[in-house]
Amino acid sequence: MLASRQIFNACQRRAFSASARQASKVTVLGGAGGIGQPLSLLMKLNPRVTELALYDIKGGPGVAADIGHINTKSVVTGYQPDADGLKKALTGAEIVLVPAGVPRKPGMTRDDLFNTNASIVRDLAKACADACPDANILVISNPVNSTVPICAEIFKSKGIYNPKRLFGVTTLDVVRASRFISQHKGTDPADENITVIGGHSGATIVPLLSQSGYSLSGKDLDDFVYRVQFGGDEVVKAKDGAGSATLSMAMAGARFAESLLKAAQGQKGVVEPTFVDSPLYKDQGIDFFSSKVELGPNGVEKIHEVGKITPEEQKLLDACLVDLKKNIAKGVEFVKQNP
Ligand SMILES: NC(=O)c1ccc[n+]([C@@H]2O[C@H](COP(=O)([O-])OP(=O)(O)OC[C@H]3O[C@@H](n4cnc5c(N)ncnc54)[C@H](O)[C@@H]3O)[C@@H](O)[C@H]2O)c1
Ligand SMILES: O=C(O)C[C@H](O)C(=O)O
Repeated sequence: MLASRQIFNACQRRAFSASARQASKVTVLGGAGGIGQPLSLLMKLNPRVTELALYDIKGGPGVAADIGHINTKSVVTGYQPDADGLKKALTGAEIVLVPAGVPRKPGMTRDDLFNTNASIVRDLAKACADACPDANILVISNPVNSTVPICAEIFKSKGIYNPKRLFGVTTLDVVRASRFISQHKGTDPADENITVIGGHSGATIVPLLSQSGYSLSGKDLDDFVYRVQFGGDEVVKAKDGAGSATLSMAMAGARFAESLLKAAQGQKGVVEPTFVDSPLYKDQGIDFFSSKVELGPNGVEKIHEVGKITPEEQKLLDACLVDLKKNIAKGVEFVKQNP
């Protein structure tokens, strides 16, 4: 027992000294929520994080006190709106994770969250622009297809927009696609890496099975695509009014944050699909798109082309672009009308 604890501690120390070459403050906005709590827990377990700040309109300090007892090196602080809490949480942050906002209930689309979440994200983006203009902003709050453009418009209006440091987190779609294909094929999900492009809602989620060497067809393909596109609804329905995916999302958000930290600390070849300001479909008036993105110390290092896809995948992509254009325009228009 003692020996295994010593081995665990030694591994932790080695991981810490190998990776924590610089101070990395991570802030979670909405840190006391369904996603915020397990996401903060996972960031506390990440040896690359040296400081973890949790902000929420309620409950931030309590969750921070709890997580702060975990015996990893990072310092944890918790904030609420009083006493300049938001500014203190954000100052010095390298990564800001944003799962603040309301989740869906059965029967709702992600776009139905727009009226509530648009102003929450807008106000948090303003605070980020003022307190940590150079941070990487990782937007989880839905509808991601619109909340990311909202952040971009706010950053532009504040004169600090850096398209290389604004990310819509679509990692959960990739996680689901890998899990679902492994269930279908009886493979180890750890060996699966399915690229998912487009955006993060229904028809805008486009899995590219063919690029992983799979050639499902007919009902098998339709069922797989449907499950990836509507995996979120599966969870919303099962939770029956108690919210949407939180634990799988926390894992996905922590994976993306870890990828950014690795890249910031010098690891090469770190690639994740993510929803970013992208050149790929700008000629069609679509300024944001999720495709494979290589990450680096400056955030976005290289945006990959979509690559070779099948006629079925092209049909999905065509449908995706129609919806995506509207979702992005809605976010941009919101900031014009409600600056
Ligand atoms: N990108 C994705 O793949 C993905 C996956 C799952 C959920 N989501 C979205 O994430 C969001 C959060 O989901 P959840 O299940 O954690 O919801 P939740 O209601 O459990 O938690 C949200 C938290 O945000 C806090 N909050 C609200 N307004 C705030 C503000 N102005 N500043 C700081 N904190 C604020 C709330 O107090 C709450 O603690 C939802 O919009 C949901 O749709 C996205
Ligand atoms: O489905 C939702 O509303 C939450 C999230 O976007 C998900 O994909 O699980």
